Amino acid sequence: MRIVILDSADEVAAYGAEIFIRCIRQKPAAVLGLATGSTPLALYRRLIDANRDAVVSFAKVSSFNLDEYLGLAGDHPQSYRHFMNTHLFDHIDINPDNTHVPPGDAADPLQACADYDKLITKLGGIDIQLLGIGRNGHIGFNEPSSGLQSRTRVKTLTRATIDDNARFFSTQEFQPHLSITMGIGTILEARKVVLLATGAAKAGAIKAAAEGPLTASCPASALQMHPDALLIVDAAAAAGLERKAFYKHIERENQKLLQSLGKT
Ligand SMILES: N[C@@H]1[C@@H](O)[C@H](O)[C@@H](COP(=O)(O)O)O[C@@H]1O
Repeated sequence: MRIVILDSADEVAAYGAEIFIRCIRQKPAAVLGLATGSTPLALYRRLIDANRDAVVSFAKVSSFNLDEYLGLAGDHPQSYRHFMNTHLFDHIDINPDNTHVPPGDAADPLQACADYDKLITKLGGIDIQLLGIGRNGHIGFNEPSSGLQSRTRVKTLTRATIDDNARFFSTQEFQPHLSITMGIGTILEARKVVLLATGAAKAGAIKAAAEGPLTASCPASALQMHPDALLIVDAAAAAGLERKAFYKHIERENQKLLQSLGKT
């Protein structure tokens, strides 16, 4: 697991966006795993700018989102499909038919979960998976106690998540209590995983994910088993890490090696 510690959230977004741009330029038909929440927004804005400036094209790219609320159709303003259209897909040259979000309005959600994993496999697997992280170490909607080899499935939202979301729904309106989420096993099959975290609220989760034990109590700790996992964090989210100086030393040595090989 590589850990890159940067000074600000803006630098985290820039570093992460550059990794995605490089991946797509190397493989124009790349299969991206995408995330929602507030953390990815600045990265998505940079991808939109790069597409506008013809630095990168999404014309052959496919994407799979981590999760969706069960019971919300894609046109519901609180659905993750609506979130992705609003904050990324409507502003880049990706073919909407190549963007996949778990179907929150599936007639048979259990079959839809199995079909989602099959489609990922059919498209050759995910080349690079973007993740955020919840304060309790969740990734996607894999809450603590999630199986570390789980597949895409229906999961129950925590009371904290339901309460956090309540402000987006009127009292008479249906509010989701369940989600469809890529499983941790599904996430670990991505060839590269890039997790972004910023702000002091994520410091405990980042410490547990990077320096804690491999445990279902911190789903993000499963990334310790991944062959190519990268955590990009700002100073506030890194505040709990004990080996910060060593992680920074590793990155300096990595850069020297890449420069010596002419690969920067
Ligand atoms: N299902 C999403 C996760 O995919 C996201 O990583 C998390 C953190 O969101 P934020 O980046 O806003 O802190 O929120 C939700 O639980």
